[in-house]
Formats: sequence, C-alpha cells, structure tokens
Amino acid sequence: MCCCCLLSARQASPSSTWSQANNEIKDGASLSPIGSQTRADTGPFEHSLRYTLNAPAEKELEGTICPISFVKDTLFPYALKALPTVLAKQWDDPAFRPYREAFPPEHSTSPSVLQAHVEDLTKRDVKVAYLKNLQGYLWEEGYRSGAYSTPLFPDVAPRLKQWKEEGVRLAIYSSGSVFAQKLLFQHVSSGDETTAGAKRAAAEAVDERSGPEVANKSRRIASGEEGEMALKIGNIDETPNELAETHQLAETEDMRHLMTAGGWFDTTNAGLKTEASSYSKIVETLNWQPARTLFLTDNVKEYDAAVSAGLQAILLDRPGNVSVSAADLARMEVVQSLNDIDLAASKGSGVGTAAGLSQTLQESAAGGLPAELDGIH
Ligand SMILES: CSCCC(=O)C(=O)COP(=O)(O)O
Repeated sequence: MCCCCLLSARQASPSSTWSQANNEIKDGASLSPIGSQTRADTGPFEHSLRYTLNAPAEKELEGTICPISFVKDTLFPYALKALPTVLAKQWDDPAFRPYREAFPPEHSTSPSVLQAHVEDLTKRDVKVAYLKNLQGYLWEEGYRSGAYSTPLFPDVAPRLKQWKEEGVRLAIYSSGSVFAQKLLFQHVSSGDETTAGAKRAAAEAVDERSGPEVANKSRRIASGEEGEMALKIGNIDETPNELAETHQLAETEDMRHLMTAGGWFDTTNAGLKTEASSYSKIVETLNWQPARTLFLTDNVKEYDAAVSAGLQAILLDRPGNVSVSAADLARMEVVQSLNDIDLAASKGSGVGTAAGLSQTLQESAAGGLPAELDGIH
C-alpha cells in the first residue's frame, strides 16, 4: 500500500538548446520501452515527487515522506471510530448527506450497513473516491483536535522547502482526496518529534476513553475557547487543565503553501495512479512538460505509469519498504531519501542517476522562467 504522492516541477527556463533536447526526450520517452530512456540527455525537467506514508516496521509497506503507519494505524482507525457518531448524528445533515449519498445505495441503506461497508473497504484499502472523500471528512476533526498531526520523515520538510526556494514547483497526487491531502500538509508535526509523538499518544489515550466529543472539548479548552470547568464524560474524570495537558495540540506547521497553485490531484480529478493517462492529465492541467516532470514513488506500477506518460520517475526506497525485484531495481532510478536527489549536482556526474537529473535542473535554472510557465503560481 502506498499513500500519497507529490509532484514537483521546476520553473525551468531552457535555452533553445534545452528546449530542443527536452522535446527530443519527450518524444523518445513516450515511444521508448520503459526503462530505455537514458537520463544523461533528458534536458531540463519539471521535478515531481511522489510520497507515501509508510511504517518502516511494516516490511510490506514502503515510505517516502511519512510512515504508512500514520495512515494505516492512525488515520484509518480514527475514521472508523468517528464514523458511528457521525452516522448517528449527521445522517440527514446537509453537510454530511453528499458523503453518504455518494456510496452505492445498497451499501447506505442504514448507518450500520454503511459502517460495515466502510470498514470492509478500509480493511481492503480500496481506493474508491467515495471512501476517500468520507475519510477526509472524518479526519478533519482529528487534525483540528490535535489527536494527530502529520509525521514527515526528517529529510522531507527541509528538502521541500529548499526546492521550493530554488524554484522547484511541487504538486501532490494521491489516492487520498484533495481535501485530505490539504489537511495532511496543513498539520505537519514540527518541533521535537519525540514530544509531538508523546502528545499524540496522550491525545489518543484520551480519545480512546472519551471519543471525539471530549477531544473537541479538550481542543476548545486548550485553545482558550472554553474556560475552566470540570469535565465528567463517560469514564473520563479530569480537570480541563489535565485534559489540556494530555490533549495539548501538537506543534504543527502548515506546509500547504509549498504546493503550486492547483497542484493537488486525486483519483477524481486525475484518475487512477496506475494509469498513464492520469499523469498526462496532470501535466496537461499544470501546463508542465512531461519530460520535465519528475515523479517520485515507492510503487513500481505507478512508476511505470508515469514513465509511460513521458514523465521521469524515481523510486523511493525507504527502510521497511516493500522489496522490489532485482530486475525492477536495475531498470529504475532508486533513492533512499529526498536528500539523495541532488538538484545541485555538477554537470557530468550521475549519468543515469538522480544526480544526473538534478544536474539538468541546475542548468535549466540559469535560463529563467519560460513564458509559458510564468504566472502558474
Ligand atoms: C492524503 S492522506 C491519506 C492517504 C490515503 O488515504 C491513501 O489512500 C493514500 O493513497 P496513495 O495513492 O497516495 O498511496
């Protein structure tokens, strides 16, 4: 299972030579068998990243920007846990009805039927839009209450910021809904990760005993929206200060600004991630050239789909990721960290490697922003 992906594109300004080279590669890439493209002569490219949320401990999963456990062990269970209350209280709420009515009628005849269906889809990690939209709806309160925040791998935030500053344009493509993607990037854990993790664990402990109502309450208390008063809900018997202490909002950072305008894609506005047409649609939407777009992924099928669409791709091989066959490794670009993608590599190095790709970016940076890309931000 993989979780989310990013695209990034550089504000490259190729000279006429660059443009020519780029077109050649673009054409070549779309015609060549996967893996036959040489990286040495790709020219400038718009740099795309794909990330997934993985748990290093789960060997069948792989991660790129944050642990899959955040999705599998935190987000998915939170949604399932919050759903019964939402179904009971909001079944006919105008704000919730669209989410419910998006499900097939036979699976939404009653709260219990819908709950069972959502549990089944979640268990099988089905990437269907109506589930993903519902999950985003349910996750919002968890982020806002501080029950969890997004734990990026340590290299990710600095690298994305650096690339952004250098003119690399970033976008996301995930099976998770665009709304969920924005929540994820809006609530990135910052500061001492150990402290943040401890806070999350404490918050989850409160949720475990109390449910979303107390979580909301403690959020309001912690944020000063509610004054001092004792709370006695269910088996919870804690003063607001204690709740605020244990359920304190983790320090978070809003990183949505790193993404280029309109750079959020899911299965609804792009299509399935294993289909080449999805990548074509994304670069067309962003007005990026495929051969100047780099897609980072942990998923071989997605890697191949992106390359088939004429994009460049790199496989992220985080510790604990699903093992990739030797044959696939031999034909793919593979890195262990975003830091392994060296956008400042010197010319002549890294042919056929990520460093080689980076080199082309650096060269392209000297030319300024091409007219057709200007104003996209
Ligand atoms: C956007 S956060 C939630 C991610 C998610 O729900 C998911 O299914 C991830 O799918 P991906 O295609 O990005 O592996």
